[in-house]
Formats: sequence, C-alpha cells, structure tokens
Amino acid sequence: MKLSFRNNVVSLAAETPEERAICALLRAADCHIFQLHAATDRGMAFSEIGPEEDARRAPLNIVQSIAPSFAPISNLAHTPFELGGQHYASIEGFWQGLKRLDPVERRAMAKLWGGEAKGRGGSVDQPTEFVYEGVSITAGSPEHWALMRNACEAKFTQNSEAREALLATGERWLTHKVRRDSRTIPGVIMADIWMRIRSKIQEEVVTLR
Ligand SMILES: Nc1nc(O)c(N)c(N[C@@H]2O[C@H](COP(=O)(O)O)[C@@H](O)[C@H]2O)n1
Repeated sequence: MKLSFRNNVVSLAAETPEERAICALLRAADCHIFQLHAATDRGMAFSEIGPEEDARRAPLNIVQSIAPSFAPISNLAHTPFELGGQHYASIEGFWQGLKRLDPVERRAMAKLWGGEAKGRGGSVDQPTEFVYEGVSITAGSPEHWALMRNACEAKFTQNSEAREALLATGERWLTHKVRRDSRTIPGVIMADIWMRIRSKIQEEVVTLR
C-alpha cells in the first residue's frame, strides 16, 4: 500500500490483490465521512461515521425548493390526503382554506397546492376567529396549530411518498425558515410538528419489526 499526504489529502494506493479487494469493498462508502485515528507514527485507522449529509448533521430547511427527495414534506407539495371526510390536495390548500369563511371557497382552496395555494391564500387575511367543524378557533392559537398538526398527521399517515421523505431525514434537525415568517404558524412550530410526527412514525416502524 502506498501512502501519501499532500494538500490535506491522505491518499492510499492499493498494490496487492488483497488491498484491491478492500478498495472494491470501500466503493460502497464512496463520499462517506471517516474519522482518522493517528495516535502513533506506525500506522493509522479510519472509522466510518456515515454518509456526508447524515454525518454533518446539518439542519434541513423544509421549503418547497428543497432537494426533490425531501420536497414531499413541504406544505406546498401535492400530497393528497383526507381529513374529517374531506379531500385535500396539499397541506397548503387545507391551511389557506381556513382563511375562507365561505364553505364553497374553503373547498375550492382544498383542491390547490404549490404556489397557487400559497398565493391565493396569501391574498386574504386570516380572520381573527373562524369556525372549523363547528368549533370556533382563534387564529394563531394552539388550537389553530393543532389543526395543522392533525392535517400533517393525516398527510404523513396516508401519503406514502411524504412519509418516506420524512423518514429519510433520519435524525436531522428540521427547520422552516422562509422569507417572511407566518404570524399564525411560525416556522419553529411548523418544524416541531414535522419532527414530532417523524418520531411517532419512527416508533411505529420499530414496533412493526
Ligand atoms: N415561501 C414559502 N415557501 C414554502 O415552502 C412554504 N411552505 C411557505 N410557507 C407556508 O405558508 C403557510 C403559512 O402561511 P400564512 O402565514 O398562514 O399565510 C404554512 O403552510 C407555511 O408552511 N412559504
């Protein structure tokens, strides 16, 4: 094995068939992070930490423009689900519909997703009080957030693509930082909802094994 250290890069070149076999095995860990153990000048060892993204444990900011593998987590994504006997095309369609007091308009919002749901919803202010399933709710209250949590639970339970995307975030911290934070569902509350649902689904997966 030839060993060199130049420009902060440790290079190892296989010379024997055995060493080439080890290199072939390590191809599965291409781009993974390894920790260097070099306590003496006789040799060294590298222990695997894991894939780069997981190893760095960088928080993931869940927004519509995130990498496609995580995009179904976004509230704007087209992730059909049902709640209270009603069909919704996205969480955003559900959430923005709560701003409409007219049931026909609320149902129309339920069919939307993406920028259209966000844009049409943003064109009206959230009334301070609104009624959902016969219950009067104060905008921006924990009861309002509970509606978001219920809708997200329905989405991640019923929509396998969204559930797999959420599980694929592993243990990473989730955030929801957007240009202008919502006054009714602040980003920290939204991210907390996703992480709590993720923990619940992870526990269910473990119990099913
Ligand atoms: N800019 C932007 N990108 C995304 O990917 C988003 N999910 C959001 N925000 C969503 O908008 C809703 C709150 O809107 P209001 O403050 O009630 O108008 C909520 O679903 C956020 O996730 N923004």
